[in-house]
Amino acid sequence: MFCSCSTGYANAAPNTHVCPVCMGMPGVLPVINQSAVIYTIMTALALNCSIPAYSKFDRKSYPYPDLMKGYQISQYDIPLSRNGYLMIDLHGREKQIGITRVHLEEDTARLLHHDGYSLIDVNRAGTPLMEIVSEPDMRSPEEARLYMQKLREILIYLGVASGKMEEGSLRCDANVSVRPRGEQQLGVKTEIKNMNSFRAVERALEYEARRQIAVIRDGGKIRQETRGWIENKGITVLQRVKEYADDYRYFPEPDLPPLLISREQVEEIRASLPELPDARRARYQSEYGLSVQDANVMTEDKALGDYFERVMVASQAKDRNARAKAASNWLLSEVVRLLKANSIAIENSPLSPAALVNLLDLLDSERITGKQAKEVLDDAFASGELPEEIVKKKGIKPPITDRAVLGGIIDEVIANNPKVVSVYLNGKTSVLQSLVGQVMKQTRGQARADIVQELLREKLGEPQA
Ligand SMILES: Nc1ncnc2c1ncn2[C@@H]1O[C@H](COP(=O)(O)OP(=O)(O)OP(=O)(O)O)[C@@H](O)[C@H]1O
Repeated sequence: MFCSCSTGYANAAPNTHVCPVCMGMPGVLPVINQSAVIYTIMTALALNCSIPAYSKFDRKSYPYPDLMKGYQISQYDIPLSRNGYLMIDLHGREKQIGITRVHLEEDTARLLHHDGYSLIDVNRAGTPLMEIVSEPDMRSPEEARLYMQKLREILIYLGVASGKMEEGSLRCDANVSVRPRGEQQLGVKTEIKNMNSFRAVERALEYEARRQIAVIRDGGKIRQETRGWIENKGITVLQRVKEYADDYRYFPEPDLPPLLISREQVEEIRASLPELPDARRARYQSEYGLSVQDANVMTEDKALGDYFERVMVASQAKDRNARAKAASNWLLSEVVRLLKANSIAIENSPLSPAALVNLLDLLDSERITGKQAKEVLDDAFASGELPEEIVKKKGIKPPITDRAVLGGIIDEVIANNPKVVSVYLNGKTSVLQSLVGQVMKQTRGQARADIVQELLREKLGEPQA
């Protein structure tokens, strides 16, 4: 945040991404990271916050060993932004969650606790840390999880954070209180730390709310304190009794100038914001005719949505909506299956969007059947070749769709399987598949299964109910 140490320390040895500034050496001076400021303003704007023209950094003094200087440079009374909101989708109903502020500070070092001693890794210290504080508007652990998920989606769309809770690049301190039904005033809250997944946030809040209720029912009082979530036990334990702002002895950081953000700069940043998830979701419905559900799935993961978009841009198909539906079906089922099986992220998919377009074109023109398409897709995924080349190379013949030709084969199959036919006519219609299978065998898989089924039903007539 205030030096030029790289943030690429994920796999680095401890204390290798450090410099005199993040080590808190005497006499060094911090310099504000401009990109971090811009990223924070982007986030604040995406969260509908206002950006004051004047903002400043403050010193927060505290006694833990995870900051070399003995204080953290943070923002106290005049943060970079305030008064925003985001919307969550609560079972089909929109709910607004207020955002108090988005501010910037520096991250702390990591403490590694061992038996009787602790080690410090300073690599993380000094990394820009954007803190997003919400209003106490969430009314259930589920709402808190939905809020976190929505927030993460927005951060990833903005490209300002990788958002990985399991790696600590997205963290959550969750505050929770309980109160009797009907009571207007909020109860005393506790703060929970150490959750490393969305599910953990939800579980920790469920546990903590129950614990608070039990304490109060027993005639006890809730203390304002920080508690740690112990994942494998599913409980929260006391970490420390909460300090109040006074304890931090905040004062304006004398080594940094205030931040003066002009209105032009704010508007420039606003204009440069990428399309956000809600807007994309709405557009996928209006522009491509995707269902709400498909549009949701397709935009939840930005990279998946990007891929889908590239397929649509590369598609010449006349019926855009049918193409969008097919593209989303193939992506969500087959392509995602292959990516998962090979542990590949969609950004690195060996199957290019153009290759998927090619496959969908082959299907549209009835050059291959759905079943063949799956095999071709497997090949294309493995080799990176275009589906049409694979079809040529493997000598896959076009499917038989001619009803007269198929009818002849079906007549034969019916004549040769009187037992199956009578079972079918007696009402056990599932045996139809065995007849379809016979036709497929006769045609070496070339017959269009849907036409075969239709013709078989026609020829066999109504089974008994
Ligand atoms: N009574 C309450 N019940 C539940 N949540 C609360 C309550 N009061 C505040 N919160 C939420 O807790 C978070 C922290 O609030 P606030 O900044 O007021 O507390 P704090 O303990 O002073 O924080 P910090 O000391 O870390 O700056 C906010 O997201 C706020 O919405």
